[in-house]
Amino acid sequence: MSYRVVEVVIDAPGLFLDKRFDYVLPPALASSVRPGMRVVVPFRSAWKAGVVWRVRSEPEVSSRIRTVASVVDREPVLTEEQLRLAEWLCERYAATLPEALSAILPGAFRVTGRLQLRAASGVDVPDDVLASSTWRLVAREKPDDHAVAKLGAAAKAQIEAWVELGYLERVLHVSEQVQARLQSFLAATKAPDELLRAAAEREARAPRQAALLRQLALTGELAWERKAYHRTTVQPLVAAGLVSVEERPISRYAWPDRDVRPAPELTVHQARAMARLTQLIQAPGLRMAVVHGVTGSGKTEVYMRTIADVIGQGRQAVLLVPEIALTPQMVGRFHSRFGDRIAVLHSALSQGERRDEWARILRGEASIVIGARSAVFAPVRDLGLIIVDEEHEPSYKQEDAPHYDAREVAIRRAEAAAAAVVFGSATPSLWAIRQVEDGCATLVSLPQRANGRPLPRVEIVDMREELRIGNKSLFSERLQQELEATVRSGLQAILFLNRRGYASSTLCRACGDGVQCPHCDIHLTVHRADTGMRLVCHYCGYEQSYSDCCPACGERALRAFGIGTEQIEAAIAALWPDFRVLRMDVDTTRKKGALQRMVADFEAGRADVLIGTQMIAKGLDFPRVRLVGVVAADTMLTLPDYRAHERTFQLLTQVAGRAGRAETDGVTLIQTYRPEHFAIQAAAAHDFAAFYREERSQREFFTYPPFCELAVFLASHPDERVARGAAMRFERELRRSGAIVHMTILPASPSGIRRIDNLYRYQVVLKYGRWQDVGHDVIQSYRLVKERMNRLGGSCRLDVNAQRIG
Ligand SMILES: Nc1ncnc2c1ncn2[C@@H]1O[C@H](COP(=O)(O)OP(=O)(O)OP(=O)(O)O)[C@@H](O)[C@H]1O
Ligand SMILES: [Zn+2]
Ligand SMILES: [Zn+2]
Repeated sequence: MSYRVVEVVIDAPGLFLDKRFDYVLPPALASSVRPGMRVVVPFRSAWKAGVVWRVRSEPEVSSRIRTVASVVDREPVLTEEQLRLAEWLCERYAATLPEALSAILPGAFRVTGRLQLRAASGVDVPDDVLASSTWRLVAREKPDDHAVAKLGAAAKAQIEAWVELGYLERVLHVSEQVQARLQSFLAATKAPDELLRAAAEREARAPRQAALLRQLALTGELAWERKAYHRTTVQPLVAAGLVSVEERPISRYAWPDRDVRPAPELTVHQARAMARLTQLIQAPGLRMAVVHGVTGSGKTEVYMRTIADVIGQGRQAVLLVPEIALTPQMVGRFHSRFGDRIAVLHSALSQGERRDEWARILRGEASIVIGARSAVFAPVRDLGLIIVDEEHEPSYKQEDAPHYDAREVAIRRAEAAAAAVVFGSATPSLWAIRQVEDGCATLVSLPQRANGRPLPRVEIVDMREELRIGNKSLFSERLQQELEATVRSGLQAILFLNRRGYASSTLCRACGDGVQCPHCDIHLTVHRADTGMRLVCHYCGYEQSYSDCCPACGERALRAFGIGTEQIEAAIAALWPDFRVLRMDVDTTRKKGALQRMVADFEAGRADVLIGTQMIAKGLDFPRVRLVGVVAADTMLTLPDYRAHERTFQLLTQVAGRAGRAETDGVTLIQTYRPEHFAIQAAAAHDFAAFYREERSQREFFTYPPFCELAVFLASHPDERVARGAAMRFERELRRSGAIVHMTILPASPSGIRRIDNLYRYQVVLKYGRWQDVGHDVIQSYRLVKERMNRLGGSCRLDVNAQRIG
């Protein structure tokens, strides 16, 4: 006799359990368990959920091996390919297997196992046991070991004694975060003409049965909710062998209204792009393309047709878009073109909706997946194409572990499936253009807007001049004129500023100090609330009220500095009280659905001016916007980030691209104190090539990505010495390792913000050519330091292929 042994990845990312644990399957389950199924197993002194990684046969097992307690699934919830992908996430991003799996599988699939106490079955339990106050106390809520733990010593002993005696028993209770939603279906089991004959027979004596049969003769099946008639209507038909009843999983996701627009005739450039992409899709192996299409060039239409090609070949397609671009309008457009073959995955869905959509993809019911970053993990089985729209967006890189880059995951999956990958943007990242230069990707260009309109005219407004003429307001005279003219003519304006709040900091005019967060090394931001001005920490959430009295010197000389979106809102209300204004930033879009509502309101013309942060620069298509005003372009240029110029150019180009898209010509005004800066100049001239040339040479000269890769190690701990010590240890370990010849180490130093929420943060930045050359040693050093740090109550993270430092 042989044993079936499963290797299980325990669902406990926090514990840094990278190992897989062996369990033996009870004989009854031995043949039905496959990799990718969820199980519950005894682990240490508790019950843990996990995913079966591998199943193997063993002639002998150790007497210490424990037994799988429960198998949750009948079919795997993860495909073989996804398990391989998890393995790759570990190698590429220094993740642990539990972290990798939790990134791939939606949280709705999380399972918990709990021991419940109950009266033993098949035993005569004395009445006074169940009537006792002790048992009633335990049974009041969930009768489990947590409830027992809260009892006094005597009561605890009493419970254990009853368990000993066999009156009470412990059973494992397994529950899923969200369960599949099932729906009953009636299905015809006979041909339509036979159903119609049977209906005619029943017409007189059983009219409801007859009606049902006639309906089924037409449709073959129908969803069945009306339980009330079940016994008199459905059961006789089942008994007669005419109808069967099935329970099937369905999706809770409700489609937004369809947006029925006929597919437009392609422009010359779109047609040319299509031809290139069609070629690409038909070629064998991994293929990549970068679609560089100016704002409004109609990339979406090209994507739709490329997707249609791929599903026409019987394969599947995944389209990634930034979270915010996944508006109901956009989903509605795809839905009206492709119908129910679409599945949607993004964070605005409820847990249940996400679970159901995932399951539909797994069952092969959907052939097109549209979603945000994590949809790159969708369980499609025959992947033909992945499109990453707005490829330049930083949100494709996950900030938490595993720190994956969805663009790289896309390439990885496409490689495994011999599929095509398309990266689209009006402002391709340096990374994407580098792929083209290296010959890995084909460049496809859409140089003109699809509707034949020109790109908006962009003017740079020198704010130093405004100061000179005595204009101290947030708006230059030009911007005031254009704003006034735009709104008065019934058109819309967007005002962009990449900073939320009222003011970014405070400064005392007497002593030069400002107000810091007591828990973080950062200035507090000024916010306007109903109760007056407040000072808020954007990093830990600390808040206090604002007064102009300086906490350092006591003078009433504290002033707010650095404008934020709330200040723009206030300035407009003061200048033009009748303008209808929407403000879109993190603060106004926290509530579920708020963002979608705002986009819909603005699109429907229920506001004249939209004020927003970078959120508004992501692929939104508002036909009535004439004016875009960038209130302060400099805020982005001065960020301590090697990509500050790139982000500035991208945001300016993208936000300018919201103007003049359909019903009107567009104007964009960029207010700045640095009008000569190349990123601003290039954005104003719509000159991607000029920007790219300059930025590329700077990156190459200083050796920054894409001319190297960065990894950032970060240690944090309440005690500064421990945080610094961990970073220094990591650095030393690496300097001793073989990998040192392949990389440059920037020495351990405080991170950009030295302390957040009372945790000190120290970092080590690594620069290297290829992760393959250094990854092994880096991961080893990282584990060593991290394990020690976990014991000391701190934490470590390693961001491989980091997009930001500090
Ligand atoms: N062939 C066409 N003829 C006319 N209009 C078109 C055509 N193709 C697309 N459009 C329209 O052009 C507008 C812009 O298209 P789309 O939103 O796809 O642009 P985009 O390239 O994604 O731009 P951005 O990068 O700014 O998001 C849309 O309103 C779309 O309906
Ligand atoms: Zn002061
Ligand atoms: Zn803080």
